[in-house]
Amino acid sequence: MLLKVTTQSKNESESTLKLPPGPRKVPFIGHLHLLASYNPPHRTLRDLALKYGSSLMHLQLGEVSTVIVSSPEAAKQILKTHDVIFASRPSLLATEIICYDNTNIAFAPYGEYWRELRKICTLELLSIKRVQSLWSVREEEFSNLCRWIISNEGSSINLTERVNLTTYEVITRASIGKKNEEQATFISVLKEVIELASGFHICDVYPSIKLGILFKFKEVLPPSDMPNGSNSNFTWCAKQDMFSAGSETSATTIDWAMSEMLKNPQVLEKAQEEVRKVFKEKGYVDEIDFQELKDPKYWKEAESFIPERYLESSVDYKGNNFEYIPFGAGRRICPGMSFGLANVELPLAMFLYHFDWILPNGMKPEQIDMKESFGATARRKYPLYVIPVVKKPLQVK
Ligand code: HEM
Repeated sequence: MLLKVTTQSKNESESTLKLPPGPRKVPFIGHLHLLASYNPPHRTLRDLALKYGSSLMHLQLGEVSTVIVSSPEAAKQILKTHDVIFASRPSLLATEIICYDNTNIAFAPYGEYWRELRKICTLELLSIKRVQSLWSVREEEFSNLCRWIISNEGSSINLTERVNLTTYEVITRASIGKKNEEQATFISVLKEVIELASGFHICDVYPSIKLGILFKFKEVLPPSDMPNGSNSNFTWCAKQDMFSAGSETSATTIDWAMSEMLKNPQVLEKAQEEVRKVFKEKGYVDEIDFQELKDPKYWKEAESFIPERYLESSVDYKGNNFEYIPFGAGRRICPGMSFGLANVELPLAMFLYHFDWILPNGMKPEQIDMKESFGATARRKYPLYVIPVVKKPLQVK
């Protein structure tokens, strides 16, 4: 977790603050050079934290003084005990521009406006009741995806791309009630926006230099969606909140879960066995029997995919156990948790139930490239290609 350090008053300079330990600084750039590697920033930060401050570490990123929080105890202090103080996210130039001065839920400063917006969104779109009522949309879209996969049986398919498109369809139908004609353009814009909103752009570490990124955004956003364009901020911002926070996160989770299982065939086999056992009588996957699945939800060893270890674990993912916070915690915790899980569980169960998967070009499981891309979400750097083999055909219910 990254925190931007700000001084309380004009007279209080950073040098008077007692800052956590950190590596030696270089004039002007501070510690920026340490992040200049091929690794995505979260990996470099983890390595630095292990060396310099496994709980709290200070880094000077250009002009921005930053504290890296790495232990569950410190995360609890910040996300629970003192969460009011930390309930606003740092303002990034990217989000100032694309979210019309941070007027969307994800980047609005903590306060009355954010509270109201979040309340409306939670009640109207993201309540458990509403999420359950959207089961038919999920079922239709993910069945269509399975049909497409079946029609490509035996060929190498880009699963990453297809999962992305389908998740986007589900979120679009859930939030605006119909499909979006400009889907491909929107997804490619979103991809760039997520990259630019990573918080590590030159303009975020040198806030005094703003010009370059403005040009970049003009290239990425449609003219009508630039500030002062013809669209109001309830178009782009509302879309942006739901689509970027909703589709990208769910699609990325499905993508990594499939990648990890393909890389660990014994885990894939176990998961397939379980799903096929639970849905054997029915002959198809639906959400009604999900409680029968023990699929573990917890990760203790961040670098190893050994899900069965967590069957007996009492750690949950809902922001109460600070060693595992996939949806964040505290006041800014993800309001789309139930929706996100529903969008992940159904396709994964369908993939496991209906198909066996072969890697293309004789690739071995251990050769699957697991590199992450740079951006606000850690997507796969390269798409996942797989060859589907139909094990249980889709049934007409
Ligand atoms: C597997 C899927 C998902 C994951 C892993 C995920 C993860 C997260 C995380 C880590 C945060 C930041 C929380 C914090 O700051 O403590 C967040 C915030 C948010 N998420 Fe999700 N999310 C998912 C799905 C969704 C969905 C489906 C939606 C809505 C359609 C959504 C909407 C949001 C919004 C609006 C915020 C900002 C909340 C705020 O700042 O008040 N998310 N999400």
